[in-house]
Amino acid sequence: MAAAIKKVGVIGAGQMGNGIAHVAALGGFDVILNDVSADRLKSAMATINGNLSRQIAKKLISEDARKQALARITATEKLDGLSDCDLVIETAVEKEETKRKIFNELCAVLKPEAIVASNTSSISITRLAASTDRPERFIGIHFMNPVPVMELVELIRGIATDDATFETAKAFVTKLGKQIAVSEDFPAFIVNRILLPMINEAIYTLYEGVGNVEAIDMAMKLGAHHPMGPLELADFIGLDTCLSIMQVLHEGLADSKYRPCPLLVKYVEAGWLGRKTQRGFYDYRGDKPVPTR
Ligand SMILES: CC(=O)CC(=O)SCCNC(=O)CCNC(=O)[C@H](O)C(C)(C)COP(=O)(O)OP(=O)(O)OC[C@H]1O[C@@H](n2cnc3c(N)ncnc32)[C@H](O)[C@@H]1OP(=O)(O)O
Ligand SMILES: NC(=O)C1=CN([C@@H]2O[C@H](COP(=O)(O)OP(=O)(O)OC[C@H]3O[C@@H](n4cnc5c(N)ncnc54)[C@H](OP(=O)(O)O)[C@@H]3O)[C@@H](O)[C@H]2O)C=CC1
Repeated sequence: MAAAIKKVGVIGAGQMGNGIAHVAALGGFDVILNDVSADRLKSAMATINGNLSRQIAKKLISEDARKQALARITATEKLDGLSDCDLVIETAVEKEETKRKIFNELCAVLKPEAIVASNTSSISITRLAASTDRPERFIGIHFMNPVPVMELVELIRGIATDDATFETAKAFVTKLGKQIAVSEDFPAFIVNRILLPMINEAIYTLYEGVGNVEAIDMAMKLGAHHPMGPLELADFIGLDTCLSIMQVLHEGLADSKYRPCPLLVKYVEAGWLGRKTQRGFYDYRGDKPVPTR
């Protein structure tokens, strides 16, 4: 039996956090958006407002819907601001130790019946759940980027996730107007198990000099009708997130075919994380993206 969700917490106001807050608020839920950085919360609210404007421009929503959605979002740096939430979705950086630390602090302030979810791209839901006081009420709710545009959400049950939690998550995601793919709890689930090795292979294609950035992205956009080239998409996702996902696949499946390309490692070590740092396979500091290789 699904429980009623009224108030949703979102932890991490990065590109996914702002998107999840956006769609939950538009879906009629009260949203508490949390981040460690006040600046990040401020820019997240501006991004949400901007993306709501895109949807107004495309006549997908009304001005009134935008006003009501923004009024439903409260930004807070304090985790105890989430204490009254019925569901909290963690969407901080793709590092297991960071997520575990967040859950540890979060569960201490949450009401016992609240559900905790992670938007993780790849990490074991069963393992993350075991680090909380509520493995039965823990689930993976994996949105796709950009959240307001992408139709799919993956639902991933940990070994202990109970039926009520699964039904509640399903009802929540359906209310947001998303389509659901149910994945078993194995490394990187379905989308990223297939997509990230493709992106990693594109980086190997660049690393081995088979083609340059422009040729590789054009080849896949015009040759395979991808909406974005794989290197452009890697920059969009974030190269740190791409590397974390490949590391989870490599360690979790113990198969060398998932070893991250050394060039991806180098870019992340250089802090060239893609769009979010204005530089990755493309340089975004000018008026149009320029390939960096
Ligand atoms: C990593 C994981 O764990 C899982 C994942 O998410 S894997 C990644 C899944 N996502 C994809 O594969 C995205 C592939 N790309 C696309 O589908 C399209 O390029 C797109 C939907 C992103 C944009 O399509 P488009 O027709 O060009 O949209 P358009 O309205 O013209 O706007 C393009 C721009 O707006 C962005 N955009 C469009 N609508 C947006 C929205 N509502 N919110 C945020 N960004 C939006 C696009 O990213 C692009 O950004 P810039 O303005 O900075 O260049
Ligand atoms: N990028 C993508 O395409 C997708 C990503 N995901 C997953 O979503 C999650 C977030 O990814 P994404 O939004 O791209 O990452 P970002 O780097 O854009 O955002 C992460 C946010 O989390 C914040 N943060 C870090 N530590 C904490 C903490 N302890 N408490 C609260 N906030 C914290 C960061 O703040 P600061 O920067 O100040 O450290 C940052 O604002 C990851 O698990 C990722 O795998 C899922 C689907 C798609």
